[in-house]
Amino acid sequence: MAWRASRRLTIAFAVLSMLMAVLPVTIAWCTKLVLDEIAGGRPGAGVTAALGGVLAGCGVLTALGPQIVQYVKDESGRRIGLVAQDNLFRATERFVGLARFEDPAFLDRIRMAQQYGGATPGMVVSAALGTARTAMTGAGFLISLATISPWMAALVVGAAVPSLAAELWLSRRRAAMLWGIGPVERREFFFGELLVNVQAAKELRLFGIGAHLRGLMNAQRRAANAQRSRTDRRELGVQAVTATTAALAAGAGLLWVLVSAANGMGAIGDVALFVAAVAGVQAAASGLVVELVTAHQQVLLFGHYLAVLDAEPDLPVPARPRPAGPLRRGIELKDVWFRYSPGHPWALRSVSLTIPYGSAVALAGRNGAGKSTVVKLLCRMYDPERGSVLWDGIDLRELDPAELRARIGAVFQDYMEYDMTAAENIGLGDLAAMDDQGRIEAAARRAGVHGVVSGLPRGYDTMLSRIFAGLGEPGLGEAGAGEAADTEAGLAGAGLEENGGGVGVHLSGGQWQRLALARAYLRGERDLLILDEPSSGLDAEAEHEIHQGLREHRHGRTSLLISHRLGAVRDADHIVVLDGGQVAEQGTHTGLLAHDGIYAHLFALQAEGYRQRGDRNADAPRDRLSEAR
Ligand SMILES: Nc1ncnc2c1ncn2[C@@H]1O[C@H](COP(=O)(O)OP(=O)(O)OP(=O)(O)O)[C@@H](O)[C@H]1O
Repeated sequence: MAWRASRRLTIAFAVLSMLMAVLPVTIAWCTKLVLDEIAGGRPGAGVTAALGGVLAGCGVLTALGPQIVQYVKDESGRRIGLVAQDNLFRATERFVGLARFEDPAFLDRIRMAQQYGGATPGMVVSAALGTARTAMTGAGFLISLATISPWMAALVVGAAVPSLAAELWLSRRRAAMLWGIGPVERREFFFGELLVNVQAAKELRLFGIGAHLRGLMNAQRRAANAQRSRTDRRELGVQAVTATTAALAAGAGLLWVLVSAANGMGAIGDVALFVAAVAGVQAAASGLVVELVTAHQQVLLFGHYLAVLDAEPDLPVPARPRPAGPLRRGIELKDVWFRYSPGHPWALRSVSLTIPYGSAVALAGRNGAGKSTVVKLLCRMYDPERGSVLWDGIDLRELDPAELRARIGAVFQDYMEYDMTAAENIGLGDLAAMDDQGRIEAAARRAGVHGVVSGLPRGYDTMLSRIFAGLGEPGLGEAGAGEAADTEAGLAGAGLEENGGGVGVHLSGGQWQRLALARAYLRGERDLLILDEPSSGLDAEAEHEIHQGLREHRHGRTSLLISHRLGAVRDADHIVVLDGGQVAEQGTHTGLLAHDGIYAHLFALQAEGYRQRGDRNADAPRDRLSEAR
């Protein structure tokens, strides 16, 4: 990944690291030679000056080197981070369904991958080079030390081995601890987000639950802190023992060399070299431990990143999918059984229903009956556990999900409100039309939101957000993971310059819903239009307008409408009533009223609401109900 992110930086990082590795040994040897020259009483001006020059050069490099290495390391880390992030999210796009995003353990993995995946490759490269650098420095000092005392060299190395083993064990424990506290940290993050979330703010204030949620957030942090403290204390204990052992070995060696020098058994330069070498070997040994442990721990954490990258697809996609041709006959659910996981109850039980080509089918039923679940299966967000969903007789499992979805236009019950411009909010419905102002406006007009959007401060370019300041700019576009994303144009495109500039605009619930509808309309005449509660947030007039539009629009088109407002579904060609995950009844509006089952009951209850005794024109709806019957 480092190589792919930037070859030049990786090479520069490697070369600089090696240069920094030989500096301390060069300085120690030059110092020894200068001291020996002086102590020997025969200093040659040329030699001393040359050694002095080398020492001065090394001094400059020692002063400058770390900053340059740090810059190269950071720059390289930034680029690797971008590649890693792109790879990670590319991998999450491979999950064509929703199940992975509802699996808490997998969400923890994604969070760990996000947290460590971006930084890890850079840190591993840096730790690997750091290991090579400290190993080189250490080897240089070790050889120097061995020229004075092979025993001392062996003693210092011997003292470092247990330390390395202990640190590797500790790093494994730390990685396990970080994985263990993952869910706790995710909950802490959730409560933290909630406390500053504009949508949650109303309830938080009205119910006065801010302090309660803060308490829950702090409890998560305390639990995580307790685990971290325990790990830190364990590390402190182990490191105290290994550091003391190393210090005792160095002290014993120093004593020995001083006694030898005092007895005339060594040159003054040897003492200086010995002191530098012992300190150098020990610094290299502990540096080596730190670098190796960092790399080891990062590699362990990187496992989560790889686990996401290597995760099996959540839904099998055929190697050679059958083409999802234009709908000709219709869509059929055939004896479909589905539950969200083996631990969940059945959401659909032996559901069989048909959406014939060119007809408008409506789904009705109480909350939790399974209506939205049918929608998710039609878009192949999940596969049925038993039975099948057929597109013109072909099982959805045999089609390419992307091709299938390209044939569907949908407004989901839990539609998205993107913190982007109004044009982008609509344009995301069909990226090909993102820059086609004409098409975007036409879709907005059809959804009855053009008037609102054109009245905004910057019309279609107004940022619809309260979480991002500024009036918005087009996004980064196609800037890839490569170096292009670093350009100034890229940053300006991301609207970074405008941060803190203006005010974002927030729409009302119904206006957002109309935008979601416009997003679906932008997709044009797709083979299947799914509308899951498309007008729940609209005022009566708007709802009437929308349904009127839909009636005209869906003529001769295949559509599936879900609505609790049964007045909106009565015109459907066919109404399917679900109850407890099963098809309870189906037929036309009049047929179902005559059947006097669930539909008739729900319809009567709704109609009842409009004809309270004493209301003006109270009889009008009753007349309509009798008419309907
Ligand atoms: N992601 C999910 N994971 C687990 N269970 C789910 C999930 N989504 C829905 N369910 C369950 O599946 C059942 C059917 O839900 P579904 O959303 O399809 O009902 P619905 O008929 O659309 O309800 P509503 O009218 O309230 O929108 C419910 O019991 C619900 O609790």
